[in-house]
Order: sequence, then structure tokens, then C-alpha cells
Amino acid sequence: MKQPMRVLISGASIAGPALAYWLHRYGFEVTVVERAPSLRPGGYAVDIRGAAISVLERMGILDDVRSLDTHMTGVYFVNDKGKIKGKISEASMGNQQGMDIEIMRENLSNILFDLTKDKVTYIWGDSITSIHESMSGVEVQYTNGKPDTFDLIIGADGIHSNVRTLKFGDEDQFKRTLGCYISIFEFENYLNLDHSQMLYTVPGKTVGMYSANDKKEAKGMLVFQSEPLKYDRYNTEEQKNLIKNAFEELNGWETPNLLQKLINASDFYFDEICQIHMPTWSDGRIALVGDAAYCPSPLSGQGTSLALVGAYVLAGELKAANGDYKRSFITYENVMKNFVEKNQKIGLLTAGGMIEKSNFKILLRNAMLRFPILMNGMFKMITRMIAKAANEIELKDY
Ligand SMILES: Cc1cc2nc3c(=O)[nH]c(=O)nc-3n(C[C@H](O)[C@H](O)[C@H](O)COP(=O)(O)OP(=O)(O)OC[C@H]3O[C@@H](n4cnc5c(N)ncnc54)[C@H](O)[C@@H]3O)c2cc1C
Repeated sequence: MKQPMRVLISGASIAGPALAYWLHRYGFEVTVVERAPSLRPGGYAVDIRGAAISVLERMGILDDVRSLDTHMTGVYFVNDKGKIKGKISEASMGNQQGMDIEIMRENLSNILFDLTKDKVTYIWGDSITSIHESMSGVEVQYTNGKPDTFDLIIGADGIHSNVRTLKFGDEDQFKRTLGCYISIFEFENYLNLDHSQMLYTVPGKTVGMYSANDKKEAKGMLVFQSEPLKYDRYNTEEQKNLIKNAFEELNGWETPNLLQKLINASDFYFDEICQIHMPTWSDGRIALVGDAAYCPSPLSGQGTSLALVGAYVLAGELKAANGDYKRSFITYENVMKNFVEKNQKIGLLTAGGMIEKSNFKILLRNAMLRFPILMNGMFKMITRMIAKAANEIELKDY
């Protein structure tokens, strides 16, 4: 009897468990290695749209995911005293057909993990340190575990992908920075926000607060424009200091309180707002999926949809090629390329919306917010563009 192909996936957030699900369903033997000691909590809400909704349906988890929709009602823009200067309702931000889903990232990650935990081997708190390819397989070494050999290695390990660095080299050659940094952290919902988001903007900085789900907790968001910063990605204290430095002179609205909450925040996410562009997503027995290969930026709202669709297509093409992984990696790229490009373009468009560059632009935005017809018209146009990009792929039945 033919042995199943052994696949090692690096990263257990969204793309990793989604890919693991499909590969297991198609008869592959799957191991997932995650650097964190357990499934990582944290992050804001993520959007799922278009083709990615069909993927969830095909996985049989659409109802579970939909049941955890954040049901946000809208975004309120406040001034430095906390006075509301305008509101954008959820209806005018899109989702007119009620089809799109917004879910907290950690809730989606939990659902995908639950779906796969009994079918796939998960290794926690470890990381690949070297990859050695031969004609018959790939030998990997881990930081902690014993070396092992697989048929294929897939990097689903995010913007700063370890597999990408090991196989394709330094990330700077693939990274397009969008000039900002974002931090998200959790604390008690002391403003009693009810399924809504508050945003306070000054030139080059945005302070946000958001509460959904059960209203007990809120998420704080601090976004700031900056020249590229050098810091240790695993040193959260250093990252918190960078944020403190960026915001310490800003006293408006809840900024000082959020900086105070930041100090003790355990659920803390910090990253650069950037995109990943690569000439190819595979080499030999190694391929990449999700943010590792084609991150459209954390502010785009499209990263999760790209990851879910990418996992579906990659697994499907591996099944269809019946062991010819080289062929499947080529078709995976051919099928995904246009979809990725269209969504990365949307990523550039939407990223600009989170940071206002001048006081004039903030005044202009606040003035426009007083004319809902104007705002609704603009948002409907953007929504149509996003919806088009989210559906820019025809999913095959594998
Ligand atoms: C904690 C967290 C919070 C996030 N918050 C937001 C948010 O608020 N808004 C937003 O739009 N996007 C957020 N993202 C990114 C979002 O999840 C992705 O853009 C999108 O869902 C695509 O997912 P992905 O699985 O490709 O990458 P990611 O979600 O980034 O997942 C990558 C996974 O790989 C793991 N990993 C990294 N290095 C290694 C290694 N050396 N070995 C093994 N595993 C490794 C990471 O720990 C992580 O679990 C967040 C990601 C994380 C991890």
C-alpha cells in the first residue's frame, strides 16, 4: 500500500490549521509545529468575505463561525475631549447582503484548531531551525525536538515567516512597508462600549477602543506612523516602550489610560503594517501559504480570507496532482496569483484609512461625517471594490 505523504506545516494560527484540515481530509499525514506554547490568543476582529465564506462552508464550519460574528454596530470618531464628531454605521461600511463575517481572530483560530486537533499532530513551543532537502524528502531540525524527515514543508508562519527566511532568505527583500505600526491589547471594558468602536485621530496617530462579544472586555488599538524601527520581535517590553515613546505626548481622549493598560497587558500584539510580495511561493519541496507568502497588511481586512482560500487551493492542488508536488505548487500559484494581487491592491487602499496625515484631513473627514449621504456613497464604492476583489477567484471542486 502507498504510504501517505508526510507534510510539516509551520504555524498554527489561521492558514496552518486550515491547510492541515484539507490535507488530512485528502489523506496526507500532517504535523503542525507552532512556536508559541499553545494556540495564541489576541488580535482584533478579522473579516471573512467572498470566496473564503465558501471555503468555510465546504469545511462544514460556516454556522459555527457565523455564530461568533462580532455584530458590530459602527465606528464613532471622537475628539480629544471624547466628544463624538461622527459615526459610520456598520451598514454603510459594507456587508449589505449580510454575507460577510467579522469574528475575533482568536475565535476563528480556536474553531480551526478544534476541527483538526484529533486528526493532526500539533507540536507546541518549537520551531524549525534548519531544512535540508534531498531527492527523497526534507530533513528538519527543531530548536527542541528531534530531527525528522517529511515529504513537504509548508510555511504558514505569518508575515515574519521562519520557513520563508530559511528557504528564501531575508524578509526585507519581500517586505513592502506601509510606514506604520499597530498594537492591540485587551483590558476590562471600562467605557462600557456596546458592539462599537471609538477612534481618536491626530496626524500620524490613531487611538482606538473596541468591544464586541460579551462586552466584559475591550480591545485597545494604537497605530502610529514611523520610520522603520529596529526591535526584537520576541521582546514585548521593548515593543511596549516603543509605543509609549510614540504616544507619551498625546493626552487627548483615553490615550493616557490606554498607555497605562498597555503596561500590564498580557494579550499583546504588535507588528509593522506591511505587505509581502514574492516572485514565487515555492522552491523544491517547500511552499508558503497565507501571510507568509502574500500578506496584504493587517489593516487590509483581507489577510484571513486570503489565508483560508490559499489553504484550500494549495491542499486541493496537492490532491489533484497525486504526489507531483512540483506541478501542484505551480498550479497553486497560477490559480491564486490574480486573487492575491487584487486583494493586495485593496490592502493599499484601506491601509491609508486608519491614519490621517494632517489636521486638514481630519477636519475634512469630520465635516464629511456630518453628511451621511456623502459618506455612505463613498463607503458603498469602497465596499463594492472589496467585494469584487474578495470574489476574484473561482473555487474548483477538488
Ligand atoms: C496574535 C495575533 C494577533 C493578530 N491580530 C490581528 C489583528 O488584530 N488584525 C488583523 O488583521 N490581523 C491580525 N493578525 C494576523 C492575521 O491572523 C493574519 O493576517 C491572517 O489571519 C493570516 O493568517 P496566517 O495564519 O497566515 O498568519 P498569522 O495569523 O500571523 O499566524 C502565523 C502563526 O505562525 C506562528 N509562528 C511564527 N513564527 C513561527 C516559527 N518560527 N515556528 C512556528 N510557528 C511560528 C505564529 O505564532 C502564528 O501562530 C494577528 C496574528 C496573530 C498571530
